[in-house]
Amino acid sequence: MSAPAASAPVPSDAVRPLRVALLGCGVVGTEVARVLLDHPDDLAARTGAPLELVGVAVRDVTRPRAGVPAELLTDDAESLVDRADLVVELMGGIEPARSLILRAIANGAGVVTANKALLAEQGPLLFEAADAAGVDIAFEAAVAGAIPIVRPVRESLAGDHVTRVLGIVNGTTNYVLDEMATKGLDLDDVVRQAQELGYAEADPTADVDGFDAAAKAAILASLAFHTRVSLDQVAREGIRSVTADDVEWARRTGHVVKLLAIAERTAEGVSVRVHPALVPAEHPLAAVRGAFNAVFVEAAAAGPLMFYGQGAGGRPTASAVLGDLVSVARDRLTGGKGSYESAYASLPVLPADAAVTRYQVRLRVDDHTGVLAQVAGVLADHGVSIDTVRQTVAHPPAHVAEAVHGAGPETTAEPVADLVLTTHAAREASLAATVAALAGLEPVQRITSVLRVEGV
Ligand SMILES: NC(=O)C1=CN([C@@H]2O[C@H](COP(=O)(O)OP(=O)(O)OC[C@H]3O[C@@H](n4cnc5c(N)ncnc54)[C@H](O)[C@@H]3O)[C@@H](O)[C@H]2O)C=CC1
Ligand SMILES: N[C@@H](CC=O)C(=O)O
Ligand code: NA
Repeated sequence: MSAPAASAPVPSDAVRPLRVALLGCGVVGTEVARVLLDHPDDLAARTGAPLELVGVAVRDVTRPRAGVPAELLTDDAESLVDRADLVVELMGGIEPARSLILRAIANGAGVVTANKALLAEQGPLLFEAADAAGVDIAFEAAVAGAIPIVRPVRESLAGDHVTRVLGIVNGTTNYVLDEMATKGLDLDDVVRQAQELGYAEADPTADVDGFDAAAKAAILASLAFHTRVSLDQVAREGIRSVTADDVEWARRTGHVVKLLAIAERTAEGVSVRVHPALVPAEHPLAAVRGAFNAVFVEAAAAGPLMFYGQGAGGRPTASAVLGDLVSVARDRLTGGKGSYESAYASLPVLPADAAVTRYQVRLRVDDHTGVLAQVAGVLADHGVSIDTVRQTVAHPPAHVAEAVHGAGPETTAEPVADLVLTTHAAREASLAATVAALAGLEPVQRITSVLRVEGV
């Protein structure tokens, strides 16, 4: 006969509830409040003490919040923090989030935050304060929403040697690129949809221009490589320059455009970058649709690991926040503390142009003898090796010929061609110099697009 299953003791009435302060009641905060109020018994059983929501800091207490009793709302966040055992920061932004978290830590309260912008800018300050006070600061929701990725990198892989982290870590831009590719929609229209769906940041330029993904890349790189990496050390390009034409050409050449975050350990240090890239259509990242995220981690002993799930949205993100809350609350009950900051390796963070990658360059050129050889010569001069070349003859329409040559519409236009070059891996600096030199060639009419190719 098997032994009865063991379970955590259900807290008795004698156990004092842990007082939870919620700072911010927007997309994520509303969902966190809802679970705290609707499922107190499950949370108490899993924690070992009731989690009592004692207040919710908002800007406007007169505005009703669905499912949150008005008497819990306050615009005095500091007083709320001062009466809490656990503080959940879901306001976003740098101030007053930073001061309130430091205040909570100084009071000895455990902290949960989803604020990647703050962590990527001021993480060390917060971690030092939390470590000195012996309290937790947990932030699973700050990277890739619901996906457990912070804890696996920080704890499960603490005994391994991580070499690379690569993934899609911004739901908004993935949703936007997906809608552009599948429905031919315009970037601005889809960004508005992403805001309505609760994926976008309060200011969605943080998503579109890659700041949000860069903040997450900085956090992951810091954890993976035991080295402090801040937002300003991440090479960053957003998706604003990606055109419908790029998306269509990606399809024609067997790729999908994705905004990627890449953190690599090289012989010289750590390289961290965020940029749009062409991913082969058969690569698993190409199948990541909508606001989903996926992160690949490569470690010496574990080998490749893949994490996939919902990267944005109120409910999925609340799942990660509540997981952290239960864990921080357990530590609070036992008087323990989870992970301390680990930045002992202190590896150099490399400049953007040290990264090694492949490019796809599209050029509009005059279509006459010797042009291809000239183009190939420029690449060879810069030590960049060509992988593939594709040429499509593209005669301009008559009205273009007319405008260019001042001749009648019956005039035969000079033939032009579109060249699509894919390079082998080379340093960013060499590739940038190559593109500049190509632009200066006489038969090159324009550089239509330059995109990196990843996942090959
Ligand atoms: N929405 C998402 O999918 C995800 C969001 N996050 C992060 O979670 C945090 C919250 O995000 P959302 O809920 O989407 O933002 P939101 O903009 O919907 O909610 C933030 C709320 O905080 C309130 N707030 C801001 N400053 C305040 C202040 N000084 N006093 C009182 N209230 C204040 C705002 O009025 C707003 O209601 C951010 O740090 C964000 O980056 C993380 C992962 C996913
Ligand atoms: N705006 C972010 C929200 C989650 O972090 C995103 O789109 O991924
Ligand atoms: Na996460």
